[in-house]
Amino acid sequence: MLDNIVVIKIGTGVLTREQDGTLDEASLVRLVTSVSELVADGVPVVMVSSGAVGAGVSALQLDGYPDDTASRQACAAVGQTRLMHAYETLFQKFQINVAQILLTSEDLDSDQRSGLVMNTLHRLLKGGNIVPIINENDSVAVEELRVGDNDMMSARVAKRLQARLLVMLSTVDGLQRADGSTVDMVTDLNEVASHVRADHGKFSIGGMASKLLAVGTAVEAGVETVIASGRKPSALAKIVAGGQAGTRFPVK
Ligand SMILES: Nc1ncnc2c1ncn2[C@@H]1O[C@H](COP(=O)(O)OP(=O)(O)O)[C@@H](O)[C@H]1O
Ligand SMILES: N[C@@H](CCC(=O)OP(=O)(O)O)C(=O)O
Repeated sequence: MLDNIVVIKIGTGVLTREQDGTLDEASLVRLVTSVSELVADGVPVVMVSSGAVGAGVSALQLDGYPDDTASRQACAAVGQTRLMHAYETLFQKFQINVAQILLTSEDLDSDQRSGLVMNTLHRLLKGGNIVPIINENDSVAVEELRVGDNDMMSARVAKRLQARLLVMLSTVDGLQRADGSTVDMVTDLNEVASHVRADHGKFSIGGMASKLLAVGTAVEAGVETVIASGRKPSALAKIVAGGQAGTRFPVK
């Protein structure tokens, strides 16, 4: 079993344009380039990628995030193929293959099912030239059985994989204080709870509240976590090496 897996979660706002949710190719190129450098250095990377709902919105000619379940699931069905097509095309330039894994909460709740998924992930990572890309299976997930957002999905996957590190790439540089400055390190989540505002991206789900909830799950399970900017993914190598970028949540 690999013991140095790095899970990288990428938020919708990093991958899609705020106005219409369409995929932001330039951002994807930067991200894929930086992830490919990690893979070339021998780091086993599992990605958890959002963006499916946003990327499908234009096909359904909607103005914003769909309110009803059927529209959201339809957007995800269209957007997920767009997302994976983009990843596959870009990673191919680095001779890296991608593998799509769509999960529901039930898959993670069941020891047997999650065990099979983890075996699959380990098998995919064995050769060193495949990046598994996970998303919630939005188009089939029953509302009550959804993980709900990919922050928690990434934390649960990182926990189950006993990953070395979870990096959540978002539109912000990290956890911000009221004056906009970024907190470098957090050892007690209670001390920073007051920094959390209610705002979040147009096609994103949880905002900072769900990120900190997910951080709690990951850190408690022994997975160090960093929230950093997905607009500057070149910092990934530094983050993985333990350098300062974004907000780091070390394991106690
Ligand atoms: N204290 C805070 N620091 C940084 N971002 C915050 C804070 N409170 C709320 N936010 C919101 O959280 C957003 C990031 O979460 P979200 O929109 O869900 O992004 P993602 O798509 O990357 O998951 C920021 O753009 C901002 O609107
Ligand atoms: N499964 C959804 C993820 C939604 C979500 O969690 O978004 P985000 O808050 O941007 O990580 C999608 O692909 O659109």
